[in-house]
Parts: sequence; structure tokens; C-alpha cells
Amino acid sequence: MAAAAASRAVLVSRPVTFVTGNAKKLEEVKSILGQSIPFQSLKLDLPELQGEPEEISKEKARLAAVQVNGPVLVEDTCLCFNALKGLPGPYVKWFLQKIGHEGLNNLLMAYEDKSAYALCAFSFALSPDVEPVTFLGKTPDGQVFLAVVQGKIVPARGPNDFGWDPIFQPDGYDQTYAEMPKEEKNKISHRSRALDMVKSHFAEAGYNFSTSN
Ligand SMILES: O=c1nc[nH]c2c1ncn2[C@H]1C[C@H](O)[C@@H](COP(=O)(O)OP(=O)(O)OP(=O)(O)O)O1
Ligand SMILES: [Mg+2]
Repeated sequence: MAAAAASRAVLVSRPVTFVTGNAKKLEEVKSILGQSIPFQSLKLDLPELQGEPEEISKEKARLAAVQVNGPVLVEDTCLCFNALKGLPGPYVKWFLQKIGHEGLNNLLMAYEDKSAYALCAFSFALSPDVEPVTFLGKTPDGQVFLAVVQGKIVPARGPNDFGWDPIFQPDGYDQTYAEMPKEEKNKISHRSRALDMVKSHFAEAGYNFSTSN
């Protein structure tokens, strides 16, 4: 099956554009993808719906595909606290901006359970006319599992380079994301897990993207 799919190359006359307003995301996506999927990037802060990560990500892809008028990849990242039934989730950006690392820790003060998970929902749209595909790795019962890293919320440790990295300590590690060497984070992160699915999808579809406009 896989061999048959791989030989069925689908030529796409435009390169893939990864659309994000976040330079740190772009840096990680570049280093995780390496040469596996050639892409260009576009800095755009797309409007985001409220709702479930899957829908937010899909809608971002629809808007991006219209802007670029070609194949686009986008992602939406969530940080979900189990004690808060998954909040702040997709709204973590605004929580971080308003209340910072300390405020995020304080949200959990009343709860014993400090567990949390990081989730990256990538969506790919081949063109503005094609419904985007979202990569969450859902189990048949709807439980998201593949693009998720389980961990806990801790008082900030490590360099304050990227978002909530200093307060997220993945299970099985003594370091927060921020304390880890970048290569280590990129090996185990929610983003790299999600990109594994994107890579598989591209390989199975047999896409062969043009590398110039
Ligand atoms: O690996 C990460 N480690 C730490 N923090 C992170 C990570 N990945 C995203 N973040 C932050 C950025 C933003 O505060 C929020 C997600 O919001 P999100 O809408 O997905 O990102 P964004 O608006 O910065 O960029 P974009 O233009 O791609 O939507 O979590
Ligand atoms: Mg955003």
C-alpha cells in the first residue's frame, strides 16, 4: 500500500507556505522538518475562532489558504490544565499575556492536580478550494492522543525565550521545556509529534511540491 502510494506522486505547482505570526514556532518547525518537507513561511497573525482546537486550526488554514492562494500549513497550540477541564487551552496566549507564568501557576493554587498537557493542532490546506486536513491523531473514541505531551505546571524555570516553556515540565523529565536544550525539546515536543503526522500524511499522499513560486 505505502509503496503504491509513494509511487503515485501528486505534483503541486506551488510551494507549501507555513503561516504564523510567531517567530519561535517557525524556528522549531524549521528545525523539526529539516529537509523533509521544503516550505516557505509567511508572517501573518490570522484571526482565531473560539472553540475546539481542531476547529480553530482548520479555520486558520482556510483563511491562510485564501491569503496565500496556494498550499498552506498552520498550527494552533494549546496548554490545557486537567484541573480546569482543559482550560486555558487555545486561550493560553491571552492568559500568558495578561497574567504571566506566575498567574498561570496561581490558577492551579486551589487544586492538588497540577497536571497539564501541551497540544499542537496542525492543519494543511492544498488550496482555498479544498477542505483542510487537521492532524491531531484522534483515537476512534475521540480522545486526542498523538499530538499531546503530558506534563505538569511548575513555577518558572529556565530561559524565558518562548511562551510558557518555563512552566511546563513534561512527564519523565526533571527539566522544563525551557531548561532543555532546544534539540531535546524538538525531539519530544507536542510540535514534533504533530509534525510526524504531517510528514506521514505528505508521504502517503505523495505530494511533490514546487520549491519556487
Ligand atoms: O512550544 C511552545 N512552548 C511554549 N509556548 C508556546 C509553544 N507553542 C506556542 N506557544 C505559545 C504561543 C502563544 O502564546 C500560545 C499559542 O497560541 P497560538 O495562537 O497557537 O500561537 P501564536 O498566536 O503565537 O502564533 P500563530 O500566528 O501561529 O497563531 O502558546
Ligand atoms: Mg495565534
